[in-house]
Amino acid sequence: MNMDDVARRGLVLLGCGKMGSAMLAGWLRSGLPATSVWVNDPYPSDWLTQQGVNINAVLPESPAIVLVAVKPQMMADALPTLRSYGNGDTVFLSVAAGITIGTYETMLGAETPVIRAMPNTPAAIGRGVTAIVGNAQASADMMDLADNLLQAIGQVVRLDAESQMSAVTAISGCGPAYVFHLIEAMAAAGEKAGLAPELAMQLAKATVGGAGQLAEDADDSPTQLRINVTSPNGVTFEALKVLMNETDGFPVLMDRAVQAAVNRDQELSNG
Ligand SMILES: NC(=O)C1=CN([C@@H]2O[C@H](COP(=O)(O)OP(=O)(O)OC[C@H]3O[C@@H](n4cnc5c(N)ncnc54)[C@H](OP(=O)(O)O)[C@@H]3O)[C@@H](O)[C@H]2O)C=CC1
Ligand SMILES: O=C(O)[C@@H]1CCC=N1
Repeated sequence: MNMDDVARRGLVLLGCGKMGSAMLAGWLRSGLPATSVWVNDPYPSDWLTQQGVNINAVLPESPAIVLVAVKPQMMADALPTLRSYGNGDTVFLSVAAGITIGTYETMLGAETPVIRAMPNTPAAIGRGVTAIVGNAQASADMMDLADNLLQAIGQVVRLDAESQMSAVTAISGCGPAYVFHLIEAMAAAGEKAGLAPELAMQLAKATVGGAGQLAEDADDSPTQLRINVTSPNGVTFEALKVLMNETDGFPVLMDRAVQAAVNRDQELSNG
């Protein structure tokens, strides 16, 4: 199975909200013909209706891939509509947080190829990172195909075990929201320190964007990059005493946030 199969047999999206749209945008940009895409979504967005894809139309007989991108809470309503594709050679590629491979096998049939993926929203600009793990029915070819498709929206990593998915979700799936909140918090603090709101926001966005790019591109570790900014007894040094405080600093807070996300992911997994 390869990309030509996807173009020939079709790709079905079940749900096309924020995550589904980000992924579809990447695939259309990378050359997947819009006519090979079928979207099932009760309220298609304006963006979606302008893409030339098939929307809420009769679905193809045996699509290469079904992307499941509805909210976990909608799964029990949405998934049964595609039960006829179960136990076949259609690959179910799920991005739903907390919905286990076992749940898909129960709902669609134990022989269904299922690949669980956890992407993130920078996929919209081709800068996402997606972790994948498949069941025994997901052949090496199917995993390669999913890997290829997902590379259109950024980096792909393969997990050793599905049990890693909760932690992955809490770090890279949810992570963009933590970073956006950091931007909000920096801008608000900048305002409090006397800057105009637009200037504070511009500085915060450019700083987080630039630092993120530098962390990815530089040979130095993030630790060394932090040290490079921190002049001995200088200005950053004082700020980091607060942020790196062992009782209520960033690491403590991040640990608590990630644990809360992991717990919620596991609640979703347990229904
Ligand atoms: N947002 C993110 O950063 C990430 C999200 N995910 C996962 O992606 C999935 C989607 O999340 P997200 O895109 O944020 O959510 P959205 O609510 O933006 O998208 C879900 C879409 O599914 C539609 N929908 C609802 N019911 C049905 C149905 N019965 N059949 C078909 N479509 C339906 C919704 O329509 P309507 O709005 O009208 O209800 C909506 O357009 C979730 O499972 C989430 O865990 C994974 C990684 C990151
Ligand atoms: O908040 C959520 O449940 C989803 C999963 C990862 C990012 N958004």
